[in-house]
Amino acid sequence: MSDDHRLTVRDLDVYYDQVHILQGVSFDVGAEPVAMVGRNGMGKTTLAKALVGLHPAGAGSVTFDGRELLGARPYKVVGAGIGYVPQGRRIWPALSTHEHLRMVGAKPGSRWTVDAVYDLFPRLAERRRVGASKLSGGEQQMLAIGRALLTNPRMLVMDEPSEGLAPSVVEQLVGTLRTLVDEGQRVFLIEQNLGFATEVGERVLVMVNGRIAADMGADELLADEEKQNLYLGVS
Ligand SMILES: Nc1ncnc2c1ncn2[C@@H]1O[C@H](COP(=O)(O)OP(=O)(O)OP(=O)(O)O)[C@@H](O)[C@H]1O
Repeated sequence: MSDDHRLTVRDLDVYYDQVHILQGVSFDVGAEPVAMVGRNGMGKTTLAKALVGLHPAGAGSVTFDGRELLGARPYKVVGAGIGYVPQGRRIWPALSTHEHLRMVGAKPGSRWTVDAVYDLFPRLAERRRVGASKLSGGEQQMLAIGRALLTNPRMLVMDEPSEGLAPSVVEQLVGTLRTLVDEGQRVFLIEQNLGFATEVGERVLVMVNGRIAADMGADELLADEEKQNLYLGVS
């Protein structure tokens, strides 16, 4: 994959009504996987939604492959190569696993077919006829990731995929994401779970009150309990 598939965010301002939530957010994601961490309510989900066109941005710029995406509708963002795994998975309870994946379908020429998703997540193949609401949290997360992969993303934007999952399931998810990264999949991961964030991300951005308070190597943040405590209230 060429280095062209770069997400560039510059001076992004986002509001909820009159409240200034994201304040001058700037960062880049290229080949190296990047994770964003931050306490509750700091603006991470707002950022994810603004990146994929689900929340209007007030000002700034979001480019992918050099193309301006700020203000673009979500389907345009997906068409530009950004796959989105939303917080809370947002699966459709009335559909089975297989119906979900079939509904998105595969893009012509993409490596991601429904069968390729089943190869990545054999558990989903076993659960193909099961209604999505009956899947476990981990299986629903696999389905949400599989659905995003079928859009053949050059960059995956994931919002808190570990939320509500048992530690063993989170560990499996780390393994899967690392496999994808090793295959060249670009990843921007938003996470509250510092362990997960630093196992997947090589670089970590810390969001504090709608601003990027720190941008550092994952190992550097892991080794710095003072910063973890300052930014995340953990040590
Ligand atoms: N629909 C909304 N209307 C008004 N304010 C909102 C709305 N959604 C979020 N906010 C506010 O925006 C701020 C950022 O919220 P956001 O959900 O982006 O944070 P977060 O870092 O993703 O937190 P969490 O990890 O809890 O999801 C918070 O102060 C929140 O109360």
